[in-house]
Amino acid sequence: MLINAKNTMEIGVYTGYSLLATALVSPDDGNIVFLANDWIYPLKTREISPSFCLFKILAMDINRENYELGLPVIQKAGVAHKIDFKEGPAMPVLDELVQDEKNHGSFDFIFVDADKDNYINYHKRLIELVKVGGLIGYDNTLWNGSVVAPPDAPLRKYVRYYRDFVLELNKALAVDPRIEICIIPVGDGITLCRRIK
Ligand SMILES: C[S@@+](CC[C@H](N)C(=O)[O-])C[C@H]1O[C@@H](n2cnc3c(N)ncnc32)[C@H](O)[C@@H]1O
Repeated sequence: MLINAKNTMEIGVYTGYSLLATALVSPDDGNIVFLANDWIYPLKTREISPSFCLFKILAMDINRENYELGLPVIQKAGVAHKIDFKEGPAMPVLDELVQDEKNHGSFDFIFVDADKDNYINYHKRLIELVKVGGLIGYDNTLWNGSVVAPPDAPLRKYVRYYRDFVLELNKALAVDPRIEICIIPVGDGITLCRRIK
């Protein structure tokens, strides 16, 4: 059986706003080709069942309650079947995925919008999991503009706390030869990384 699949991942779901956006644009059907007795049977996955979904979005958050708050909207949009929600910290899940070589280079798109002090650790794992040509998006890389503020600028406590982590990530991404990056200056800044090797 040959499968033409697209896999996506989101770290940090909250009530599911960005997850819904990803789910709305993710295909839920693909081509499955059965090879049997010298015959080829191409099949669209929607022909198996309308709710069958080959392309799951692996969505992780430490808090299920917030996800469930937004879930009725995701259901109303008709895309809940595309989501595989896992409650808990993302890191152990990533470690498990990385351990299995089959998962290497298997994700097309990954969006990270969670604990900023872990982004650099996520990147070490995600770069293995995303395919060459695939994208990783890191949210909040302008971090309230604080990444260009003078070191002694007055900043809110939590902005100051995470600033060094965001700066460390930005510097690491800028010199990582495995990716090409661009910063989209909308909202709090999203860095898109395309894996090139
Ligand atoms: C800014 S919110 C995500 C917003 C969401 N992407 C959206 O656009 O609506 C950050 C989320 O990251 C989650 N989070 C924090 N630490 C996490 C971790 N270690 N693993 C997974 N999720 C985490 C929080 O529970 C919170 O819901």
